[in-house]
Amino acid sequence: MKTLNVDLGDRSYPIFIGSGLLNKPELIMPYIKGQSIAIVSNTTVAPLYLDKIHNMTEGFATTDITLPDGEKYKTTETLGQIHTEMLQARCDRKTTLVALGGGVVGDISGFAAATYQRGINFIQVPTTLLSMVDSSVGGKTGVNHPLGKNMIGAFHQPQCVIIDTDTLNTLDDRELSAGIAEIIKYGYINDLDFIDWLDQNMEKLLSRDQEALAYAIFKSCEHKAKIVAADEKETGQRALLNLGHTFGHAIETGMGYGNWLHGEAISAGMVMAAELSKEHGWLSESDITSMKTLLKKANLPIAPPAEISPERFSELMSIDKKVQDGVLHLVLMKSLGESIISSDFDKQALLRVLGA
Ligand SMILES: NC(=O)c1ccc[n+]([C@@H]2O[C@H](COP(=O)([O-])OP(=O)(O)OC[C@H]3O[C@@H](n4cnc5c(N)ncnc54)[C@H](O)[C@@H]3O)[C@@H](O)[C@H]2O)c1
Ligand SMILES: O=C(O)C(=O)C[C@@H](O)[C@H](O)[C@H](O)COP(=O)(O)O
Ligand SMILES: [Zn+2]
Repeated sequence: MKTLNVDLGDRSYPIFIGSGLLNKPELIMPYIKGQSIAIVSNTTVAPLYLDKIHNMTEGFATTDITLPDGEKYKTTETLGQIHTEMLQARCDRKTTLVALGGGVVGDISGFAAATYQRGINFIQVPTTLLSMVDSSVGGKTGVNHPLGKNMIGAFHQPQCVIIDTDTLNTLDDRELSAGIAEIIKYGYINDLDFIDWLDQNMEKLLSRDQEALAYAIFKSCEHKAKIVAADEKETGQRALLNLGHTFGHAIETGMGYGNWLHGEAISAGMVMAAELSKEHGWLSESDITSMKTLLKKANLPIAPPAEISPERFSELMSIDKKVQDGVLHLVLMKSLGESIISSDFDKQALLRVLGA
């Protein structure tokens, strides 16, 4: 097992990464402070792994909450379901919520924990590659709004993150690739050596080589923990973690939540950010080609859906959490592996990237 720490003063917490961790009650026990827990999962993950959490938490009064599965249920209504079931079970301020599932369960459960009786403790047990390398770490929680992704939410850090890599054995290939998109993102933010490693080890990742997956998860969490520790509430450099996301979130919202997976939308979004960077002379055609080749190798899309017109894209992108005083900021690349946050981009060039 490997352990990383997210260094946030009195809100610091560990990330445990390894095989068989859902058979180790000693990992979760120190982070449950009261006598009761609520385990939030969904209709796909609960039949697979809920018993493991029950076995790890024997002796606690336990409420199981099972959500419908899918991005389209990452809503205030589903959030209300968690609140209602916790109230009915008389969960109190000492109850610890355990989020068992992918990023959807993690984000919505984290927000439920942030808001239930003004805030209770929660633990992240991510079961998709994407949630292991990204969403379970850093405390961004929330739900979607019909007008924009993750528009309603809170920063609320977990007590610990338990990543059992064995859970990836039941994840389907498309979801595995979606997780690889966020892994690749860290390389393009600021680590070209990691891009080289990913290029050389992509087949291993896709064939679920345990060692390769564990390394990619560790490296990704290390990158994320460092940025979150430096800028927890995204007043500056944390926005780099949004590489590809202004474009990607527009794709997810525009196509209807769940039709494009988050990781797929971020893959196409990173290419669009790269193309806009090329318009400014910062990237070359061969940089774009190498990025597309790597994403294609991971079975990820490299272009946005034709269904979204440039005008609709612009409209969707104008609702983004990186809009400040009405001005949109984008994550672009000064060179490959050197991302920056900028509002000083050419608006005509952006329209060309959007297909105008
Ligand atoms: N909070 C953050 O910092 C952050 C970061 C990245 C993404 N996100 C959010 O995360 C969400 C995407 O997360 P995701 O990609 O994990 O999607 P997801 O949560 O929808 O999970 C993908 C699918 O895999 C199933 N699943 C989960 N674990 C499984 C397992 N071990 N075996 C078999 N099936 C399993 C789920 O039920 C679901 O059908 C998006 O809403 C995105 O906005 C948040
Ligand atoms: O943790 C962050 O910060 C990120 O930006 C990680 C992203 O991968 C993630 O998709 C996040 O939810 C997007 O943030 P948002 O603030 O644009 O909703
Ligand atoms: Zn993301």
